[in-house]
Amino acid sequence: MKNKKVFVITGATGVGKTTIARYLQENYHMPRIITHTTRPPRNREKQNIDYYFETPASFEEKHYLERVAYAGFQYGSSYEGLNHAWEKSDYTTIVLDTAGAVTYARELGNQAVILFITVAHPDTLIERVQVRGDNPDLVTRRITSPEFLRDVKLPEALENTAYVIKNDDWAITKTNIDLIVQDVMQGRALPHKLKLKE
Ligand SMILES: Nc1ncnc2c1ncn2[C@@H]1O[C@H](COP(=O)(O)OP(=O)(O)OP(=O)(O)O)[C@@H](O)[C@H]1O
Ligand SMILES: Nc1nc2c(ncn2[C@@H]2O[C@H](COP(=O)(O)O)[C@@H](O)[C@H]2O)c(=O)[nH]1
Repeated sequence: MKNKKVFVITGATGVGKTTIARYLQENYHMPRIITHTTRPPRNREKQNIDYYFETPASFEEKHYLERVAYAGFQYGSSYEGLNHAWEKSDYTTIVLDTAGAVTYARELGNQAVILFITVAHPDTLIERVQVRGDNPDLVTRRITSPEFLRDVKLPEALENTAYVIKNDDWAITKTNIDLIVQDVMQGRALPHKLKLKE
């Protein structure tokens, strides 16, 4: 059990967390832990693949390792989801807001590999979620939420444990993800000692 790891991908809305989780799934066969939410599905999102979409009542029936409110909706992840993913693979991923990432780091210690994703200019994020086709009302609600403002900054609690990845240029991001995966698979996992590509 000790050798199993979860890559916790965190950062503000639109930084590319889901894109990175997909890259890890496609290139390293790391299953993504599906989390629960009361948010309505976006255009192409599917039940039980992108999320377990819940009603407020069904959300409350589950048991969570951690849960948060984000821009007016509920989100939560469970130990069952984590163990189920670890049955399939020693390395798995989860996409969380920074509050969830802090909880995973605290609860799982070095079994949680924290990837904090950022971009040079936060305005890029608004463009990205618009291009993604998000409902304009939900975009406004989200980028004015306290959670968005919190998640653009690396939380103090993760300063010594998170790998910080700038996702402005996807080719550079992929190289850095590959370096980090090798670091972790070789048992090093020391963010401050790994030189990432600029
Ligand atoms: N390096 C990049 N350059 C340009 N566009 C990118 C890059 N990385 C991701 N994107 C695009 O930005 C949009 C947002 O990415 P993604 O959905 O992965 O973000 P996210 O962090 O998961 O967002 P949210 O938290 O809102 O779900 C997508 O349309 C994605 O294709
Ligand atoms: N702490 C948790 N954060 C979660 C969970 N599932 C998703 N998220 C994060 O919430 C925001 C909003 O997600 P979106 O899909 O509506 O854009 C984003 O930062 C996700 O990473 C969870 O179970 N716990």
